[in-house]
Amino acid sequence: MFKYGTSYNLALDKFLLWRDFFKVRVHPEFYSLYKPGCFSEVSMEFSKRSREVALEITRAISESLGLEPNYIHDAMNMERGIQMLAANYYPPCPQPEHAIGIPHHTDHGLVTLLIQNKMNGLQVEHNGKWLTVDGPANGFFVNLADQMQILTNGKYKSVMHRATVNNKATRISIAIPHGPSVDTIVAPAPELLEKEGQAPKYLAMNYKEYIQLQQSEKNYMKSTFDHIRA
Ligand SMILES: O=C(O)CCC(=O)C(=O)O
Ligand SMILES: [Fe+2]
Repeated sequence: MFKYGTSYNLALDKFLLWRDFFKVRVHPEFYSLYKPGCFSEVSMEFSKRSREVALEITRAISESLGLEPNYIHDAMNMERGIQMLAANYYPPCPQPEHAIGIPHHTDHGLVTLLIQNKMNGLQVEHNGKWLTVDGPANGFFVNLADQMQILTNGKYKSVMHRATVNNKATRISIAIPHGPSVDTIVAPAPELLEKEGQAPKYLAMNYKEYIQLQQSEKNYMKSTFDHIRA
């Protein structure tokens, strides 16, 4: 199962998009491409290892909340969780100020690992301003995503981000989003609510329905959270 294209959502022309991409699902079933020849092996190894990193991050988050290390893994059925490998290609753009690589959005899963070549371009929203994130050399950016915010009842925030383009050199990024299994019903963790004496801030929703809601044209770019606020 893979997707490729030259924009994020062709139905919308609110933004001038400047990106080629392809996405392939690598978990729970591993899909690949026939070409280039080494792609299958390399992407399998890369996906497996980045999955271990992502799982370790969910363990650290679980523990930071006073939960069992495998709490998020188990509650989100990550054994069958969705993992994608998405490659983004942003060629130099003659008028970068009039275009965008990927418009602002939050990722819908739990945690996204992101690497890039030497060109910066990722921006995150912080206190109402866009900040360009300096790429770590040989490191991952870690972006938390919507289901993490829901599960932790807002303790861990899903980061609003976008990709800008430049007129100097091609930027390449590889995003590896990890989410629950498609059939998981995600809600604020009851154990956490009890411990903290909190009321749930979000309604329970099936992950697949959440993705459909986020991707439906009507809600695109609006906060999907608005639909599930308790
Ligand atoms: O290219 C980037 O830095 C951002 C990519 C991204 O946000 C995504 O693929 O969801
Ligand atoms: Fe993203």
